[in-house]
Amino acid sequence: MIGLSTAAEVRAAEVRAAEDVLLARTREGALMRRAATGLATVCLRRLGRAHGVRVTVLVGGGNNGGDALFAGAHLAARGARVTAVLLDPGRAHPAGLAALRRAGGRVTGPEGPDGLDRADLVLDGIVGIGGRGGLRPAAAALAERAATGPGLTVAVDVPSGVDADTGAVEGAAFPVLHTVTFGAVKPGLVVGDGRGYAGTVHLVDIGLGPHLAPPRAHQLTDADVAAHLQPPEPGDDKYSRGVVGVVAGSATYPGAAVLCTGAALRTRAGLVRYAGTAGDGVRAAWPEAIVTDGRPADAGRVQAWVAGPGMGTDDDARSVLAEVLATDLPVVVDADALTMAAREPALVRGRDAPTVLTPHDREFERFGVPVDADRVGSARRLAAELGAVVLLKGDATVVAAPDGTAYVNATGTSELATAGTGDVLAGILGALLATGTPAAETAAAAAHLHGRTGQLAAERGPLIAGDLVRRLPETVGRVREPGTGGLRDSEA
Ligand SMILES: NC(=O)C1=CN([C@@H]2O[C@H](COP(=O)(O)OP(=O)(O)OC[C@H]3O[C@@H](n4cnc5c(N)ncnc54)[C@H](OP(=O)(O)O)[C@@H]3O)[C@@H](O)[C@H]2O)[C@@H](O)CC1
Ligand SMILES: Nc1ncnc2c1ncn2[C@@H]1O[C@H](COP(=O)(O)OP(=O)(O)O)[C@@H](O)[C@H]1O
Ligand SMILES: [K+]
Repeated sequence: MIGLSTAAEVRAAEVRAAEDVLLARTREGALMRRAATGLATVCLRRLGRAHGVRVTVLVGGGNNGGDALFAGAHLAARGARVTAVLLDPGRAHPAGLAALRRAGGRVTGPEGPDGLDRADLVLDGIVGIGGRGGLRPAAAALAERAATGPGLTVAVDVPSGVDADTGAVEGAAFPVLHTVTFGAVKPGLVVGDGRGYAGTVHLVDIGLGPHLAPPRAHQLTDADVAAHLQPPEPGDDKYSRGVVGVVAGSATYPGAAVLCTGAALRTRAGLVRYAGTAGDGVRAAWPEAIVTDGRPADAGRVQAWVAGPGMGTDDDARSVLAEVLATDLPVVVDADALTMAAREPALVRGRDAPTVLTPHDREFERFGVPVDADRVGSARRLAAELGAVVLLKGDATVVAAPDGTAYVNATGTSELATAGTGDVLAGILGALLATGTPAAETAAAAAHLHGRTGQLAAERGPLIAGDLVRRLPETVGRVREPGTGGLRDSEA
């Protein structure tokens, strides 16, 4: 599990770590030097060499600029031709500046010859976790030229202009190919708009680990998700593996029921029971499922329910949903069930058993307040208000529990933006919840597996939702196998 630490948590850890470092009689500024060495190492790995390489370092007036100057000094000492552009010349980090000059680097002001048009590498040390709002005009102009120039762009700690805590971008910001972040991955690098600005994220360990408060937000890895996908034990039978109940689809629209039931079967369920008016379609597609045309109570015993995809929102649908929510079982509330729950939040509020709501942005908005630029914060608010786990779908799906624990999904592909993929996610989630594992982490595991399946299916070209169902067993196999995973776009 990768912890996502806010700027305040990192700063508090930095203070504690610096005290330790001083006690150990190491040089002052040791954390910054570790950061800069890590940063230079990532750049060298990417460039393959330093000698003769043209580097432009954009330097703000804080410690982020200090990191960039020390890294520039490393590269200059190895033969790179480094130009530092000081955005706030009177406040540039003095020791970093001296180091760069000693190593043979050039220094100029914001108007000076910056070499951006010919740079092989641009380091963004304008602003890090101390940033507020969008970039100021001089910084924004340089960032824009750098982003469209020929050089490899690398952000120091955080892409300048991105809110490190939320990923919000409120004005100009610097989109980069790589972000080298220090001490801990910040949430803003992996969620919201910030995710797109950060490119590949590299985490440099500067020794903050023991000093960091336990993070409230996390990213799961394949290894974490493998724990949710263990093969059956010799003593298992179809009931002990988790029985999923599905209420979805309709006679006119059986597709959602077919996708949802298929995803539950293909994920790991020992048994899937379907109750509803799309029974014929489900029987035809999945002879393995046990189908009733009656009410949920007629379906037989289950350990978790999935309710919503394609079920409609009329009085009958409402009474089926109410019946499922009145049980003491975990319930996934998706699609049409979300519309009904938004009209009548009392249906989900106050349940003792876990409830997982799975809205996309438009469904989320029906609960009263739209998703804002802080997607984790938005999901946390709704989760606390309803006392339910909220899985907010999107490019980086977010899961939040009522106590504020959150997860940001690291897998997926934009090819998932096609009809029915949400029905598949609901089925996967039902299958995993039926084993009784804690709801929020289980929801995050489902999003992870769904995203990985999308990536696998997209290797062959554009995908449709049924491809996900077909590729699920192979994905489960791959996730179970150690060493085949890792984050899609992060080396954290
Ligand atoms: N502390 C440590 O031990 C370690 C810290 N480390 C590093 O320090 C970084 C944090 O440094 P920090 O606290 O100095 O803040 P920082 O991110 O440089 O920003 C302040 C500067 O930005 C400016 N500025 C603000 N908003 C702006 C905007 N919108 N557009 C333009 N400019 C803007 C602001 O100007 P001001 O508002 O003061 O006029 C000020 O000049 C952290 O990210 C990591 O890289 C590592 O070395 C590890 C050890
Ligand atoms: N641009 C995107 N990048 C990554 N994943 C996406 C993107 N767009 C949608 N998805 C994923 O695809 C799924 C779509 O679900 P949903 O909107 O409920 O579709 P449907 O209702 O058609 O089944 C979600 O899991 C969502 O996270
Ligand atoms: K930066």
